Amino acid sequence: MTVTPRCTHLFQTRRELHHFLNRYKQISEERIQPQIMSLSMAIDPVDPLVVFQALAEPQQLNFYMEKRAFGQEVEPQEGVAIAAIGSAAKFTINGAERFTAAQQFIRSTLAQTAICGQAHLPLAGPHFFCSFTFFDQDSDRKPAFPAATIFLPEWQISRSGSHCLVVANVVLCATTNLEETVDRLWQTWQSIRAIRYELITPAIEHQDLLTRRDVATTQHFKQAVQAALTDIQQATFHKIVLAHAVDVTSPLPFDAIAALHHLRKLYPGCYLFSTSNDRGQQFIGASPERLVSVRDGQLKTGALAGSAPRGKTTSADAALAKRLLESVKERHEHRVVSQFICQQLAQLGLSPQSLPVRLLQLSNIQHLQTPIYATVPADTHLLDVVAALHPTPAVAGMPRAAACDYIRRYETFERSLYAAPIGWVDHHGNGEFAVGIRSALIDGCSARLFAGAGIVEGSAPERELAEVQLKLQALLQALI
Ligand SMILES: C=C(O[C@@H]1C=C(C(=O)O)C=C[C@H]1O)C(=O)O
Repeated sequence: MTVTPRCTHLFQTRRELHHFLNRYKQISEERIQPQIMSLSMAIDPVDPLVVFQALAEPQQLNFYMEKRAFGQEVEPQEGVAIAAIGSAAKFTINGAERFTAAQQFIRSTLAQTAICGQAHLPLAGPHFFCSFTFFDQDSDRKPAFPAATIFLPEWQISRSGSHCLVVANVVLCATTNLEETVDRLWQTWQSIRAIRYELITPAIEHQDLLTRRDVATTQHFKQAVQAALTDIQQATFHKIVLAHAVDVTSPLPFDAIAALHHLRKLYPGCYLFSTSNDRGQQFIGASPERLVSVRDGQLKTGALAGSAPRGKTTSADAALAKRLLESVKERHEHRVVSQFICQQLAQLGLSPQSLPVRLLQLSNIQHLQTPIYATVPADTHLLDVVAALHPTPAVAGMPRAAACDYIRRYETFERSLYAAPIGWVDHHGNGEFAVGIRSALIDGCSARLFAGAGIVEGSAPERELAEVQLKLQALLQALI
């Protein structure tokens, strides 16, 4: 990885751009290996979701992530939104080695990358966008997503507070047609600059036209909860998270961008995400759960488990919150997660610090949350932490292996990207991963919605089903 001193004039004229890339094409010819140029340039304020809507094509690899309000952080940060469009380099893999292999791919890609332009600005330089499936091997023969997908986008448009930035990643090698490459870059750069800070058109409401089908019956879900309670009594495991899925079909195609826009208004404190495969399927959602983030060696993670609905009036809401905070069952369900996270971090040689349990209140639901912090040494990669934490007992159970076996046996659908790590890593090793819950897989006129609930001693099948329905309803409301 080489860093070229600031050159702010890169995209000033087509000629300038041509001249600059030509130099690197020659370097790649001399070294007899491809050279990736990562060019960062500040732009006027723009909504990255609007750029995503304008430029992303359905058959490409794409990624979007946004988190607006960081109100509950110890050190409040400004909102961040990143759109990643197309791929300059990509890597997919199945199997247990996926996190290590992903790291190797990132390392070897960075070794061929030259970082140019305004590399000192927030979110500048090469970023790798990653999605992992819940299990490291899908049981479907044609899974929607591989167990790991990592890509360096062709275009990255981001906003961090009031700073907006474009990163273009270009591969140059001996056979590159420089004229064509420069033309393509120049045209896309001009179209990005022409995009105004405009509003996204809401989707046409078509709630009445939808058909909804439970993938497995709600009876099946309740029976699975009941059977899990027996296993809990027999100490096979002491927590399990069971999910339910619903297929929704519509005569009109679902509009993922409009849904994301709707979700960010409904859940401003959540991670908003979207990623697609090259078959035009999009996995989207609004997750309240951070798996882990690292910034300048400071790691943030947390336990999120234990839920209650929001009350219709202030006093009803306060009563539900109080009951949640004082519930022995919900506290136990929560503690299993915070203890596991601290243990896993300690095994990596870190010294995690937890804050007291508090409430995370979303518009439809409230959760117990424990923020956990640690300092990470330079030789611990963010993906090492992701590998150690996923899946936490917030989405799998405890002990993990027994819970995962049970999930495989009782859930009749593939979790795919549901409840799995989704996020990005940059060239400094900073990055952010959310847990892909409160999510849906959109495929034209159909969508599969996922939601789960943690089961511990004292859980009741009917109440767990109600919790899952509440989570599903919130997502459904955003899709139309
Ligand atoms: C598994 C999900 O959510 C998880 C389960 C929770 C619970 O059971 O209380 C709360 C937050 C999440 O950790 C989901 O939303 O699908």
